[in-house]
Amino acid sequence: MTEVEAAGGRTIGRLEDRRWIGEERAAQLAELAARVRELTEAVVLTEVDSAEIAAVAEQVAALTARLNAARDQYPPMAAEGTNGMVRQLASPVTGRINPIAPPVTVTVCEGGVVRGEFTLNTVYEGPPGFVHGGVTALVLDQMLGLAAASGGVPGLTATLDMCYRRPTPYGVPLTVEARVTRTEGRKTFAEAHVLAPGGKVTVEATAMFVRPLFQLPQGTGASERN
Ligand SMILES: CCCCCCCC(=O)SCCNC(=O)CCNC(=O)[C@H](O)C(C)(C)COP(=O)(O)OP(=O)(O)OC[C@H]1O[C@@H](n2cnc3c(N)ncnc32)[C@H](O)[C@@H]1OP(=O)(O)O
Repeated sequence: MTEVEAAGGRTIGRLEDRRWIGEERAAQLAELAARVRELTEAVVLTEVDSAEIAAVAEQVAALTARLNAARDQYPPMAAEGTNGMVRQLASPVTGRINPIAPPVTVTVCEGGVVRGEFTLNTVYEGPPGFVHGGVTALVLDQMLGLAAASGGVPGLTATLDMCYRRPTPYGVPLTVEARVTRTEGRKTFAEAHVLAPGGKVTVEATAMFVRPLFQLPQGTGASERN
């Protein structure tokens, strides 16, 4: 693939520059990411004394240095999936090797619906007791983008409209469903919602994706499986 240039002339990435990691290493990194997610929530919730906090901070810094002993410039963006397409293992939404990601587990269903299952912990709190609206927007943007890529034209988010119907609880299984509503040339329109347990819609979103005139790395998009 030739070098990919964004509109401003900035290189946005060549898949062949990325490290392609196999399933065994991905699973190992996913395990590490899961432990770091637990650590993150422990930091937020801990009530240990200040000497213990200082000691743990020192240990965590040492662990970070161990991982940095050999590091790449970019995340391992892609690994070969069973369908021959690309997996974004380090996506901040679906990437199981990214501790920032909840992560959302994605299924592409019959009828073009892209479904995601996830649980958010207290780290994602916005209003006391509920999920931050920016976090649900992040999840919805990704799922709408996946729906566009799988059922329309892959592209970048041009517009994203949110409608917050009721607060989204954390600590419980949530579902997100997204689907394409129509396509017009380079534009794909999609809609999505978040469902709390019991099936109540908490957030709705619509978005428009535009396939840019510059080339997106091949294989990114609907192919994503985590
Ligand atoms: C696949 C895995 C899931 C990924 C999900 C995650 C998605 C993301 O986070 S993407 C990152 C966030 N989005 C971005 O960074 C996008 C930044 N914006 C851009 O790069 C450009 O504005 C881009 C590519 C969207 C459109 O640029 P460009 O191709 O020059 O558009 P342009 O030729 O002006 O317009 C094309 C059409 O779209 C319309 N359009 C473009 N932008 C907008 C907009 N913001 N609002 C309304 N209409 C718009 C134009 O009016 C035009 O319509 P028509 O053909 O009917 O006249």
